[in-house]
Amino acid sequence: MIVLKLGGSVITEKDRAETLDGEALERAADAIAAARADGGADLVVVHGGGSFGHHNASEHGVTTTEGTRDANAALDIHGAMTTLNRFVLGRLLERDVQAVPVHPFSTAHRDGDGTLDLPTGQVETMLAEGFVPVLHGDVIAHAGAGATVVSGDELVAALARTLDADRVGLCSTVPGVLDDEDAVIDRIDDFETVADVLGASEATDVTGGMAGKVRTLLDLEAAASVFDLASLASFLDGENPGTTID
Ligand SMILES: Nc1ncnc2c1ncn2[C@@H]1O[C@H](COP(=O)(O)OP(=O)(O)OP(=O)(O)O)[C@@H](O)[C@H]1O
Ligand SMILES: C=C(C)CCOP(=O)(O)O
Repeated sequence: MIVLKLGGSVITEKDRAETLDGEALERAADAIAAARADGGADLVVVHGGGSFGHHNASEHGVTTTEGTRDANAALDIHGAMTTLNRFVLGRLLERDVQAVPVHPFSTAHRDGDGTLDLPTGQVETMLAEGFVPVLHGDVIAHAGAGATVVSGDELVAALARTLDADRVGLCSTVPGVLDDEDAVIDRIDDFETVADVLGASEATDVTGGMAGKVRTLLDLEAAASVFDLASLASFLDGENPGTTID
């Protein structure tokens, strides 16, 4: 079973509010459709926000720890993410990938410590019935804080753990995690050794950019690969392009 995240920074133009990168999304959908047509492994897709979601969350002062009790604010962020989710589903459905949505706001929550609880019975049943579940970064109820953002990266980690994923991939705008000379780092197994080169995202991002991503993935038992769109097909084909985080 593969858990794949399509980075919001890949499928949208991250510095222009609510703007899709249609060409990039089509390329990603082509690679997924080709892998499915080859009868590949079960696949769960998660996508991030990019210019959908992060801007709205930032305007309302909502992050993964700072919440809101204003339902309109929560719905504004959630609405941006479901709009993007529709675009992703649409591009996959056009290519005969049996993609169906899973909206975390209606299923997941955080407890008082901020720990994410993501039920997966519906995802497992969808997989068993031949669907490709497509989740997305979202807002979710957070005990004691109202509603906070859950990043696609956190969802990937939770899904990989609960569903015992064989492979985890994060397709981003960069060919991997880059060192201080912009060379791709092959393998990361410790945060401190790379902390100095890890930054936030270049665009509005309430979930921590590359530093947040590496932290979340290091906590995961399974190895995860970070790569760019050019390497998506090879990842789906069984290779480990980009940076391996384990
Ligand atoms: N050392 C680094 N190596 C690679 N990228 C880095 C590094 N430090 C910071 N970054 C930034 O992190 C970005 C990737 O993180 P980002 O959160 O934008 O990814 P994403 O998952 O594709 O998008 P989203 O969070 O919207 O879903 C890169 O585009 C780059 O600007
Ligand atoms: C900002 C929102 C709502 C989603 C964030 O998901 P991410 O782009 O994976 O960090």
